[in-house]
Amino acid sequence: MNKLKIAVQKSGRLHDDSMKILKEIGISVDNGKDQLKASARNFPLEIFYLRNGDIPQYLRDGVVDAAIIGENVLVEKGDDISIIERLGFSKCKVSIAVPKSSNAKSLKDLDGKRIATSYPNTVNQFLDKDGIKANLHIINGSVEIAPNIGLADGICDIVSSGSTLFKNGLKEIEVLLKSEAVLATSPRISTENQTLIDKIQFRFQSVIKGRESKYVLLNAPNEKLNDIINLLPGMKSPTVLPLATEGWSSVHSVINKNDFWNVIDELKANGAEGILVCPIENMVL
Ligand SMILES: Nc1ncnc2c1ncn2[C@@H]1O[C@H](COP(=O)(O)OP(=O)(O)OP(=O)(O)O)[C@@H](O)[C@H]1O
Ligand SMILES: O=P(O)(O)OC[C@H]1O[C@H](OP(=O)(O)OP(=O)(O)O)[C@H](O)[C@@H]1O
Ligand SMILES: [Mg+2]
Repeated sequence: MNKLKIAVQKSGRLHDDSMKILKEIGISVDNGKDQLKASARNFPLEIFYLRNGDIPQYLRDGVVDAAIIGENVLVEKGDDISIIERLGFSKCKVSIAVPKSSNAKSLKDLDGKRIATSYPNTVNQFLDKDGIKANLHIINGSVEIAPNIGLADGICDIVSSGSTLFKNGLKEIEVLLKSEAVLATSPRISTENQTLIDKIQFRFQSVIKGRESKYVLLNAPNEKLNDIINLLPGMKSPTVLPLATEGWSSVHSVINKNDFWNVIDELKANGAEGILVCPIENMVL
C-alpha cells in the first residue's frame, strides 16, 4: 500500500513536541526512538527520524513527502520548500548579538567585522539586503562563546529565553527572523500522497485551533445575559440553557485562550459565577 513518508527530528528540541502532535492527530506508532523508521498502526504513514538540518535535502530529493521542521532551517537551506502549516511550538528567534560592552546597535554596525554563526546563508541574505560585508566564521555549536575567545565581534544564533546570551555576556541587537516548528512538504510529492497530506493537514489544523481555544461554561443572571453573551462571541453564538434555579442560565462558549484573561474581570463584574475553563482537544470548523 502507498504510504505517506513524514520526517521528524530524531532527537533534540523538536522531537518530543513533534511526536506529541502526531499522537494528537491520531497517529499511533510503536516507540521508534532507536529505529530510524517507524510505521503508523492506523494510517498509511511512515515516520523517518532524521537530523533537523538534513531534512531540507530529503524533502528536496523527495525521499520524504513532508516534515516537521524548524522554520529557521528552511530559511537557511530550504527556500524552495513550501510551508503548509505553522505548528505553534519551538518558537525562537534568529538574532544578532554582540558583547555587552560593544557599541554596535544593529547588523549594519558589523560591516567589515567578524560574525560567528551556524546560519551563514541567513546572515548573508541580511548582509546583502543592507549592502554590507562581514567575515563569517561558520561553527556548528556553542556559537555564543566565540566573542569571548576572540573569534568574532558578534554572533548570529538562536535566541529563546535569552539566558545563553546573558550567561556569555552578550546582548541581542537585531532580530533577523522569528521561527517556529512548521509542517513542510516536498516539491516532488506525488498526487496520491498529496491527498494523504491534505487529510493530515486538516487534522493538524483541528488540533492547533483546539490548542488556541478554551471551552468556557458559566452561570449568569438572566438580566445580564446579553452583556455576558457580547463578551463571549463563541463559534456561532454561545449556547444558553436555563438553570434549575429561577432567573439564572448556563452559558457555554468557545474563546481564544489569550482573550479569556482579558474578559474575565468583565464577566465577573456582570455577575457571572461558577466559571469553568476547559481544554479543547480538536476543533473542526
Ligand atoms: N532554545 C530554543 N528554544 C526554542 N526553539 C529552539 C531552541 N533552539 C533551537 N530551537 C528550534 O528547534 C530546532 C531544533 O533545534 P536542536 O538544537 O534540537 O537541533 P539542531 O542542532 O538545530 O538540529 P539537528 O537535528 O540537525 O541536530 C531549531 O532548528 C529551532 O527551530
Ligand atoms: O535563549 P536560550 O533559551 O538560552 O536558547 C538559545 C540556545 O538554545 C540553542 O542551543 P541548544 O541548547 O539547542 O544547544 P545546541 O547548540 O547544542 O543545539 C541555541 O543554539 C542557543 O544556544
Ligand atoms: Mg540547538
